[in-house]
Amino acid sequence: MLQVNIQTSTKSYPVHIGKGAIQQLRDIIHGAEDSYTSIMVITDETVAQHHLDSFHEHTALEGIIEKIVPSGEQAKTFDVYKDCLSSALENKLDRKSLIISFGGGAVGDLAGFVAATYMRGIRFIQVPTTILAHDSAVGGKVAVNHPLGKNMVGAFHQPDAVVYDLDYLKTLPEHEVRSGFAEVIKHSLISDENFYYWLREEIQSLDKMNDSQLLEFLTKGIQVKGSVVAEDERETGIRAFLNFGHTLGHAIEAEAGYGKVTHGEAVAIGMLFSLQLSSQLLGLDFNREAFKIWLKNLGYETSIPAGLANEQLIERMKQDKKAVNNTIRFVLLEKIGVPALIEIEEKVLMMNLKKFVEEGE
Ligand SMILES: NC(=O)c1ccc[n+]([C@@H]2O[C@H](COP(=O)([O-])OP(=O)(O)OC[C@H]3O[C@@H](n4cnc5c(N)ncnc54)[C@H](O)[C@@H]3O)[C@@H](O)[C@H]2O)c1
Ligand SMILES: O=C(O)C(=O)C[C@@H](O)[C@H](O)[C@H](O)COP(=O)(O)O
Ligand SMILES: [Zn+2]
Repeated sequence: MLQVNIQTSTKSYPVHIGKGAIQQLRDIIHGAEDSYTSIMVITDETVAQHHLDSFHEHTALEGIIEKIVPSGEQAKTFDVYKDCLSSALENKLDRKSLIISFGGGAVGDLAGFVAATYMRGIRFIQVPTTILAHDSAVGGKVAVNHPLGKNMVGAFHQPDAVVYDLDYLKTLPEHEVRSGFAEVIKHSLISDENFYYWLREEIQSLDKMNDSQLLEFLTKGIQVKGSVVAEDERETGIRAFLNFGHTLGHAIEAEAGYGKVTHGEAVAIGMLFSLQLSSQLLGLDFNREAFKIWLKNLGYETSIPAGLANEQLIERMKQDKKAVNNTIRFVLLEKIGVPALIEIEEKVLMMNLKKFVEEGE
């Protein structure tokens, strides 16, 4: 079992990571300095079906209130958010109650936002069950979606702990492994070329990753995220680098309809596009073709889904949270491990989108 400590300006907390980590949850809860009065676990239908019984068995927590929400992006809606608040009120959660998020990034973002806003904020613990959630469970960004934009209503609210049991990942379908692995690639590209080349060398197929590779890249990803969040919890500066690939990625997710393209698959396309911009605008020296072939071999789509118009994507990107005064800002790379936040003129963006679409055909 490994432990990574996350230290932000508002809170320090541990991430316990490894097979069987769930066994620690009971001790973490019972060992809390200020004890919890009641516990509500928020999970989704799929995770509940696969793992809720064993969650109860391993944690042996009494009187736990269950809230089961729809799976995937359907969880991150205003209606589901309100429904969770209603359940919390009906079950008399108070300011010393605990919310446990048991699931992937969608459940984590939703449950975290419920915890951030219920009675102006109560404590929560993240129990992630996807590869992607090595990213989402750490750092305290919690949110729901708005039809006009991804994660548009949210907060910064750090968990008390993250308990990441890698045994849960065994039931993940391959497209969800692919989605999560995109954020691992992101963490490598923004931080360290050794990490990136190590991944490219080691991971040639997503269904043949072994436990030690998994533990190694998830831990590295969490360390990268933790070090960025430690410096800039509320994204006044370098935290924006964690958004590499997301400006176009979020636009694709919203424009296609939430849940149609997984978050990580949209981010992978967004990273390829950002790398094209980086070569053109910052002179990045990077073998994009080799990167694209690797992505394709791992089963990623490398072009923007058919039917999404460039003009509409640009409109979406203007609403990105990094945009200032209607000016779109992208995270680009000067070198692997050296990201920069750069304003991009609309006409430059349009020209590059056209080129990207043509080259993808
Ligand atoms: N807050 C952050 O910092 C942050 C970071 C990255 C992504 N995100 C958000 O996270 C979301 C994506 O996360 P995700 O990919 O984990 O999504 P998710 O929670 O939607 O999970 C993906 C799918 O896998 C299923 N699933 C989850 N665990 C499973 C398991 N162990 N076995 C089988 N099926 C399982 C879910 O039911 C769902 O259908 C997006 O909404 C994205 O915006 C947030
Ligand atoms: O933690 C961050 O900061 C990130 O940007 C991580 C991203 O992977 C994640 O998708 C995040 O939810 C995006 O945040 P947003 O502020 O662009 O909605
Ligand atoms: Zn992301």
